[in-house]
Amino acid sequence: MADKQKLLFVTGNKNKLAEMQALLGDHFQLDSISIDLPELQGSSNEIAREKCKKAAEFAKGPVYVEDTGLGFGALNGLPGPYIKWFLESIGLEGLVKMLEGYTDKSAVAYCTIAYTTGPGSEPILFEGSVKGSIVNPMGPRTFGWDPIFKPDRHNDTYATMDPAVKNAISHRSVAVLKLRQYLEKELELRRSLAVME
Ligand SMILES: O=c1nc[nH]c2c1ncn2[C@H]1C[C@H](O)[C@@H](COP(=O)(O)OP(=O)(O)OP(=O)(O)O)O1
Ligand SMILES: [Mg+2]
Repeated sequence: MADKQKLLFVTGNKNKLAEMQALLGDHFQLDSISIDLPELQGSSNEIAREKCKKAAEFAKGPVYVEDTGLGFGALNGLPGPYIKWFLESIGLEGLVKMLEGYTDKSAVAYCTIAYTTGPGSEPILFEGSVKGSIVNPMGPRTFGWDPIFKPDRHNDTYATMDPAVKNAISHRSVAVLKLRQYLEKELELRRSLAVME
């Protein structure tokens, strides 16, 4: 069997890396560099794109990064890409409290993956999102805002569901599937060109 294609993921977050390994490990040899890259202010797409360019300069080759956000319907999508700073400063309880005065508890979890073939190449984006609602914290406080996000049509939060279930339905898994399909097509194309030479 052909060797698995190598793929480099740059992130400062070990929980993201563990999920990526579970989502991609069967198909790719996932390597990682742990750096917390500086992030611009802007939309998640802009943040992911810029983060990816910096990562490619650092790695001097093909690389991907991802940016994750959590937007509240009652707040027109905020905190969105700034969820990390909200979580660090006011915690899970603070995030729940932000919606106290609203009946609309809806939220969208989203993941934007940015992949580039190397420094100087424009990153390609792959997006995944999941609709749900914000609930009082339930389950282990292992990964970010997992305990307060309950995806629609599930009775669990991301934190109380089996990790395999989260990986089957999550915002990250949707984005990863798109990345995987893209890379597999790219690989097929390269193989067919190699045969023609
Ligand atoms: O599936 C998830 N379930 C719950 N929480 C999550 C998830 N995925 C990211 N998170 C948290 C981590 C961080 O507080 C924020 C995203 O910020 P974000 O900049 O994308 O992540 P990060 O700085 O931790 O790692 P990175 O070095 O890849 O940018 O939401
Ligand atoms: Mg970050």
